[in-house]
Amino acid sequence: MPHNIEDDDLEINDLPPFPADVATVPLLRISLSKLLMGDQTEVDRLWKASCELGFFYLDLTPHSGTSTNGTRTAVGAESNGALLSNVDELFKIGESVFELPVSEKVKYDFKSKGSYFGYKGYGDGIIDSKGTKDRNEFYNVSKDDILDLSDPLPAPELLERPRPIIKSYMQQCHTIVTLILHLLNERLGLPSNTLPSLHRLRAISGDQLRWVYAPPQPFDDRKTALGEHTDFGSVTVLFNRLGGLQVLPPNSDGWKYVKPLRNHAVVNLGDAMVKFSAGILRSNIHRVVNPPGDQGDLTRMSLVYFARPEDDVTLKALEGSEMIDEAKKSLGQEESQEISAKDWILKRALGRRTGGKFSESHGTEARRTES
Ligand SMILES: O=C(O)CCC(=O)C(=O)O
Ligand SMILES: [Fe+2]
Repeated sequence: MPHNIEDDDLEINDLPPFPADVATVPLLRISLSKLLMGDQTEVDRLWKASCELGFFYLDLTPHSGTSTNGTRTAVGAESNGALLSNVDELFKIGESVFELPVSEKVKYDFKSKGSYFGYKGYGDGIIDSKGTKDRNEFYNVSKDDILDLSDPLPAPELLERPRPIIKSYMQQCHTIVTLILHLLNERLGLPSNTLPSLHRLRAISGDQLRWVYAPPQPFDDRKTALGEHTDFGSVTVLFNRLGGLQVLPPNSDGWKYVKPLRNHAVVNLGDAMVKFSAGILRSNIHRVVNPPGDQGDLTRMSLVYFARPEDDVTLKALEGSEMIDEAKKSLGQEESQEISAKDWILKRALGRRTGGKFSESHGTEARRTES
């Protein structure tokens, strides 16, 4: 087989390799730099991935292109580099948070106050209707808190100093999300700026950074760490180093791993985008299992940014697009139900905590497994 130098660049260094013999999903690799340059072929690929699977890789390696006046440019090189270095730093910060004693971490579990921000302990989420406990911890940081748009939530001392880096990461992810929203807005034929105007950085929303932390499971007792779900919000930007994330593609014979790639984020669309587009855009089911192969004995951590519609936005098919009007005709009663983004996210997030109402935590996944 010819040796492909480019493929080597995609491997994550310093970790046991992701095994070659497990089934993976061939997500499209979409270049952020090309999207920023307005490359229409790349925008076509974004549209295809958003409608067919709702999952894609976002390639953050700088792309050298030729600008219209003939000079070589590396669009996005600097900003991609800044984002990737924030991600590295935030992985370290996340680790230090989970290393705190449980007695300290539980002080930041705000479930009883009706909030999903802060800490969720190991086994304090449920993964199915039987009440099976999850096998990971979360720490959720609110965008509004970090941008000083809301009162600060109590937080561990070691999350105080990094507030500027968390803020910078949130702004970078929000900028990426806004670009994606802008491009999808155009393809959906919506009036200019409709989608971005429902996701303004400084408006009150459920946007959050999440660290997911899962220590290795005993080798003879490996179960799902994070139960199958679709994301509740609009666009999720995810950074992974170890495998474990799995997607159930439409019409497939089973779960497929998403192989983490160096300098790439995994981006997926959530249920809000399905509702806004009357089902044209897709939010696909996914889950997390113990990392595969030789990676299985390591602690897995991921860093996620969830962009959600502003709290008071009603989740319903948007007006002003012929394409969406047409798609709306085939929606069932339940799917046309209207609910605010805030209520939807609370219902779904807290329904997955122990003692919550799991039956109320469902999103658009029932229909999405079939098609
Ligand atoms: O950890 C991962 O790779 C995915 C996490 C995830 O799907 C979530 O937190 O919604
Ligand atoms: Fe998810």
